[in-house]
Amino acid sequence: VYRYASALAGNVAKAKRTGLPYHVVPMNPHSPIAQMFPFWKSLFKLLPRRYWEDIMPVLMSDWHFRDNYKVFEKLGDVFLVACPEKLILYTANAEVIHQVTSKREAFPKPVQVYKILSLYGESVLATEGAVWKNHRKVTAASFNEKNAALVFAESIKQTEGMIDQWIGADRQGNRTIKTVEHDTMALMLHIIGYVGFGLRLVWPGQSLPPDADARQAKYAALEPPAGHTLNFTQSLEKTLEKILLLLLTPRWLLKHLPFKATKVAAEAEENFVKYLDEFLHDKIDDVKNGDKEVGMDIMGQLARTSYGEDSTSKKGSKLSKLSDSEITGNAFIMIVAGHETTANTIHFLLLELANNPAAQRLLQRDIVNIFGDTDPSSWDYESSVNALMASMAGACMNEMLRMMPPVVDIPKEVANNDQVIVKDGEKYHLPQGVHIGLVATAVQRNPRYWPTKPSKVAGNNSDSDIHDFVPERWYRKAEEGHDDSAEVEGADTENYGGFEGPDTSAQLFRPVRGSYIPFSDGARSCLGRRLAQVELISALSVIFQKYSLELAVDEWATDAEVEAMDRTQRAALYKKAQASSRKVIASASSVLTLKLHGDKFVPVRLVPKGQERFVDWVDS
Ligand code: HEM
Repeated sequence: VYRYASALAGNVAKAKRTGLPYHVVPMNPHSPIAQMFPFWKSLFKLLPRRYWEDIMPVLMSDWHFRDNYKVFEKLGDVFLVACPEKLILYTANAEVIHQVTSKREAFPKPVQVYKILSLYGESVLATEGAVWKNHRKVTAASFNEKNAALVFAESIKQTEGMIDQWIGADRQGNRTIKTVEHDTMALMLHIIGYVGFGLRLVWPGQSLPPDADARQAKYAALEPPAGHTLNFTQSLEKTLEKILLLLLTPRWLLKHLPFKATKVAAEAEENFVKYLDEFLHDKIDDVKNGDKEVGMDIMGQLARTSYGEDSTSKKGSKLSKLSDSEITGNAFIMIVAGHETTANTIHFLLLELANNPAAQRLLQRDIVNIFGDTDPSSWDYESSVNALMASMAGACMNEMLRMMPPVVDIPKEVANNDQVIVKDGEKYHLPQGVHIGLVATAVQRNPRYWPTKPSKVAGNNSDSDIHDFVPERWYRKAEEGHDDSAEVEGADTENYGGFEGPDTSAQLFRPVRGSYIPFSDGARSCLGRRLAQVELISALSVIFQKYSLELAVDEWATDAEVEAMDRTQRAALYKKAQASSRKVIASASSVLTLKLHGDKFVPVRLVPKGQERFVDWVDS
């Protein structure tokens, strides 16, 4: 008790010295014990209300999305939480966020948070310092524009595969689809299979092209190949589905637990690890046989760096070779980092476009302006990417990532010395070891940084649309004095690789630096940002060039009843579907990334343009 009390008193004293607002709580809300035994919050509530009332939302595990900026509105843009174990700083202030992301050494990543992701080997995501620098330089080599063009083409093919599943053999569509989440996960898994390993994965009913080599056939086969009990897609899908269980359960225990979920997880992982090992050996053989780089294939490129003759970076510096386990670790991490993030974004984006018919029509108009009715297989990356990023496709993507960033809170910490942050002209000293949460869901809804208008969402009589999906926001003018390029004193100057351009098109609204961080920012920003953006805008273009997406209304009316309705009745019906869909989306929460949990879903229908029942005229 003495140690507990003095640790808490020590952290409270440190918090007081910073001069920032702070709140005292009896337990570290991040600790597994605090999460496993949430009744401590009920005990905390036995204290007078003033001790817990304001801070209580922040102690809930899913507050980031649910409460977003509302918490900061009450507690300030930067506040501290003092508990016995540590001092935590949460911020939704762009100026502070920009300083933290610009100074990697002063505010490194708390890698212990990510340690569990080193399950299959160390990687660029879960290391810091010199080890991270080498991982970053070696892996960044794959993230170039040539590969972005290849991903654009693959993403087009894969999206066409998904559309085939939705539209049915008669190609009429208009069938209720309840599996948007599952199908967008499969879409992004197929693309990441290509990005990570150079694989061409097929949709049910599709076959590989006749010139596919034996290896491609082995990994794309629906039947498990010799030595496996699951095919590659199943093993990957199930491993990712059970990832938390796998990350948290010791292997000796996993094998012996009598539950269905643990058995599925163990079988999936056993197959997946074997596949990883086989891939690695295939790639090493290719390098030893002198096979040249073909297409996008991160694991192949890492094997070339370690086993090939030329292991020098483009900038001339010698790269340390990665060990076999580091190659596997990085290949795995690319899949984890690049799968759910992009899948959730396209999933919610499709739902929001169905919710917002007017925005959908503007998107369709822009896509036709860029591509006309040309076949997607003929689309050229280089000549269309900038136009797409500056069009409604870019605006819709940016707005979705503003509303629902897959990574809700980006963790940092104060390095071995005290550090200074500046906020609104005042300096604050942060002691060593402070944990920092850059709360993307909050800063991206902080009215200080975003142009707003009165909300148009039915029943939402707010004078601000900041909580609504409004892609047109990205065409609005910035406020006077809005500065998107502030320099930070002592910012990193070294280039660690990755796409260097800004997050959003120069022709659209340019957010204040630090206020838009779906991909984080600075040296440790997302390595896959450009690829993710290319995947998203190409998928949108393929879908909305020829089709419209509508909310399914089966819950309230049959097809025959809709047919018999006049416009007023149809508009009223669609409003019901919109309200219901918005409610489901609002219930998303984050375990690893922000998504729907449990069996929640929003049913939709894909229809050829011209055959819509609602979205070609309903006003959002
Ligand atoms: C919409 C899609 C995506 C979003 C929103 C996203 C977001 C992020 C964020 C916020 C971080 C920083 C995490 C942190 O500092 O804790 C990150 C890091 C990373 N992301 Fe992404 N990501 C996306 C897609 C991808 C894709 C497609 C790939 C790879 C193919 C990828 C690979 C990585 C890697 C390797 C890192 C670690 C970089 C480092 O620490 O140096 N991401 N991502």
